[in-house]
Amino acid sequence: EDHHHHDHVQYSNITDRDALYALKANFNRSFLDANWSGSHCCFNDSSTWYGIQCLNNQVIGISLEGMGLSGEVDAHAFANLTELSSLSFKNNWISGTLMNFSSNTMLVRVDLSSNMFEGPISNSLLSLQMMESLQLQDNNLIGSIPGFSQKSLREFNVSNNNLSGKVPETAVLQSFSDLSYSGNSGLCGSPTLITCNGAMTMSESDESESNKSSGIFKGSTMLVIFIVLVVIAVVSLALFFTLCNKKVENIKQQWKKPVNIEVVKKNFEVDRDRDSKSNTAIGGENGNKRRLVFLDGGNEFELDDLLKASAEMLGKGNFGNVYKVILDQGQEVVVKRLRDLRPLSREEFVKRIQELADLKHPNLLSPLAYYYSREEKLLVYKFAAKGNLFNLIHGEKGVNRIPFKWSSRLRVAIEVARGMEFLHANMKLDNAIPHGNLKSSNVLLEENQKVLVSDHRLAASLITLPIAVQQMSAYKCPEYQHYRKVSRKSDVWCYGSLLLELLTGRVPSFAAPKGTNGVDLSSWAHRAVREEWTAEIFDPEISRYCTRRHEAQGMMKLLELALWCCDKSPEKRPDMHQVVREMGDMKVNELEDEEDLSSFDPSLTEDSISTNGSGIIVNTS
Ligand SMILES: Nc1ncnc2c1ncn2[C@@H]1O[C@H](COP(=O)(O)OP(=O)(O)OP(=O)(O)O)[C@@H](O)[C@H]1O
Repeated sequence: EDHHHHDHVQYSNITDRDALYALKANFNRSFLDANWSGSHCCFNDSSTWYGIQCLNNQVIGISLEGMGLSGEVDAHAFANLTELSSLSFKNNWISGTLMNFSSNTMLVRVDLSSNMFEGPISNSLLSLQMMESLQLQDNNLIGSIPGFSQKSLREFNVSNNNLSGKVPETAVLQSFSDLSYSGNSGLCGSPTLITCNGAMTMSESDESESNKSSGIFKGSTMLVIFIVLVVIAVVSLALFFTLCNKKVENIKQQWKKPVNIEVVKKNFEVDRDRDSKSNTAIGGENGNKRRLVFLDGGNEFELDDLLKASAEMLGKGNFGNVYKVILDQGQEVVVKRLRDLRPLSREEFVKRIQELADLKHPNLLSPLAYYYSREEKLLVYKFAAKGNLFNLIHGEKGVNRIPFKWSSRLRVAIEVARGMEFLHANMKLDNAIPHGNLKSSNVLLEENQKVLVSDHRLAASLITLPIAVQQMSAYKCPEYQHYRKVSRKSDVWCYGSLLLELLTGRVPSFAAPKGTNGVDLSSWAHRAVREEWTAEIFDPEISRYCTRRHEAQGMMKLLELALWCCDKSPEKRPDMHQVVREMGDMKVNELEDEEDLSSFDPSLTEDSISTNGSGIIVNTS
């Protein structure tokens, strides 16, 4: 048979293929199960397998970034991939200990950042003489940092883990800045800002800290420490213990706070220090540039207020972590730490953020303030207390569930459409996608039930294209999948998918959070209508309203509109203005919802709603 022939010719390929098969079995991700299939992962220098690079029929690269992969990777998963030179699992939910890389002597780049890896940093990484970049930040790694000494290593980041001990004094590890190590409460020694006896290194901008904990043992040669110890022992042993106790107390106090607050704070602080240093070095920029800038010109609070306040992680978004911060006055705001940005100058960044902020509409969430420094970019938003639409639809099942009523769903549909219509009407660039990332986790609800669309225009203005393509919902539309084309109609497709999510209670695959699966909702719904399983389309939580004519008609109308917006060909979809017009006569009747559903019109049952091949008919007889 044909493939036997190939097996024979390309023997080395089979070992690689089996290694990838074993790897995908660790992840339980249906996309990979379907895509990594067949008897060959490589054909000469190319691969049809997602994320795989080949050279001479061997796997040289694996890149599975931001795919919601979870599970543990077998320690020897890469033992047979001897030609592997680049590996990235960045931005997933992979747990377990790090893999053994001792057979992968060709490895140049390893990026395992933003996962849930635990345990120590594998010593097998020490022997990789070609390693240029190692990214292990944002995991739960513990233990000390092994003594990396490869001269080839040019990028190294282990920040935001639970590492401890002294940073080894190898030339290469000392060559990276403190940012490569920040966010590890137990790490000490240069280049971190903490000396190993527990005292903070003083920095110009940190006066209050330095008063509290100016280290007695700073200076750090063995001799000095010895002499100081002796002197202190002689002068007052008791005083020494009191001081030590105080310090331990201080440290304990700090550790009591939730870890994520520490992480944010530490990074801000480090960042400010660097900025103030580089500013004086350059001599051009003044201190104001380090401040939080309010986009409406006001000045409600300072960066320091944010740092002092308690914070809670709301989520790891695709473009950075998101924190809720409660300020002293009780004001609640949301801080988004941006990453994967285009390399923008400050002026360009400010201009684009200002453009965002100038788009004012009651159904759009625009940033209140920003912070820009070389290392750190933050956006501050008001906090939407009722959370996101994804959680309202799919969250909390069972007895504790607060039903998400039909009338509320309809109101969300209408208000999101209005926000999107405004965005589309005010987008200057014709070929850009006005929103780009419309999905249920980016639709927020306020205390007063007001609906806010968030994250708009990030694709067009801030995020690098490869990341946008990988992460943003507009790039999941059929025209991008088939022809690599996107337009404002891709937003319309996302809006249609959002309507389907509201109606069916099912998760579209592009809106599925990391570690969960969704369905290809628009294909599913088109098929459901074509094959007349109408009764099964609607979320059971709202299908009970199908027994009432007004609601049934509303649901059918919305379903029709959703399918129109999800048409495979972009030209056939309505534009957002048409969508709003179509919904113009739909009334949200909050009270009707509460009425006893048993008083329904007996002439309307589930059978009275039916579909035919092309459309939906509500039988009103
Ligand atoms: N202003 C806000 N008020 C309340 N919750 C918010 C606010 N902004 C974001 N969130 C929530 O914080 C979490 C992370 O938000 P973020 O938008 O970064 O990630 P995402 O929507 O999951 O993915 P993406 O990065 O693709 O937008 C989400 O659950 C989101 O609903």
